[in-house]
Amino acid sequence: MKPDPSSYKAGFVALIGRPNVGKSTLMNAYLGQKIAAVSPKPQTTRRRQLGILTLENAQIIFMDTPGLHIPVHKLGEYMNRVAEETLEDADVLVWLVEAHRLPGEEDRLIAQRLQQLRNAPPLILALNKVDLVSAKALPGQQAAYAELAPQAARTILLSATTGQGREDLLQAILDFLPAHPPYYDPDQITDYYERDIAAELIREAALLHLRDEVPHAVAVRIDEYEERDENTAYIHATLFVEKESQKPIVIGKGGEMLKKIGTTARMEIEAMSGRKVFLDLHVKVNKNWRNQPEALRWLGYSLGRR
Ligand SMILES: Nc1nc2c(ncn2[C@@H]2O[C@H](COP(=O)(O)OP(=O)(O)OP(=O)(O)O)[C@@H](O)[C@H]2O)c(=O)[nH]1
Repeated sequence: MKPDPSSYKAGFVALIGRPNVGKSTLMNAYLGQKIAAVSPKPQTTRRRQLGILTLENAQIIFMDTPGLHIPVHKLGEYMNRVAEETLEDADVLVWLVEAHRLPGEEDRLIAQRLQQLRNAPPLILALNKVDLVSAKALPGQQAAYAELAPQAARTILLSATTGQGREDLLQAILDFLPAHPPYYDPDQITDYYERDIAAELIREAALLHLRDEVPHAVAVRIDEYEERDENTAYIHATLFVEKESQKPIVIGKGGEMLKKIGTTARMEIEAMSGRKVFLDLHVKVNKNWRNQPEALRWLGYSLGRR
């Protein structure tokens, strides 16, 4: 199926909205597989991630952003900045809101920012989670959000989980997408590299085994990711905790906990990469890493442009 270059459309679509509205769920649904972290807890998405959907005559590049929200600490501020940068880069903006809730302070903040954009891309307002609203309540909710986004070119009723409205939203995006040749190879679905995914898998394994003992205070840095040959990779990674008292918990008695985390992570990384993996994990304390700009930078939360 060769695309027709004269009618091909391609562009960047920013999925914006406050944390937990369903941005990652929507992107994963369009791509048909899980590339973005989804969880019932807000702020699962920490970094900007591209999801590339290649159709016969169009390529839609979704930019999943950390939810715009009111900063609580430096990591929060970083997330706000990434989200703003994404707005300026986009060809189309899709603002996801929760249809079953009335607009809150964070929604008003987003509305304000959208109105401040100089060259605002076309805006689509998507009322997600309509499966949670009664038919009677819906018009009132819709009117409340429409008032916040008078500039919206289109409004879509959506449920990222049941699929209602997903086709309509896709069509609305295609209507606003500029004529452009594809940016990425049709086989590529994300811009995340193996080492980024490996870091996420190690963090996920740590959260799984530690449960609530050291909640979200774990960050992972890949110090070395060496592909010794086509079938083997050697990975050296450091797990950072915020307090001295958390270090023995992560290491465990006689190193047992760290071994468990390592085994789970290694199996996941092997499944993801199709390689045999040697994983070497270390634990270090970096007090209050969430509040230190330089720590955020070397942990990979830097503001790189695409
Ligand atoms: N009922 C219902 N639940 C949904 C829908 N879309 C998403 N969810 C749920 O809402 C929760 C948050 O979804 P995410 O996709 O992680 O939200 P997000 O906007 O990416 O969140 P952040 O990463 O924190 O910015 C998950 O438990 C989803 O299963 C929907 O249409 N209906």
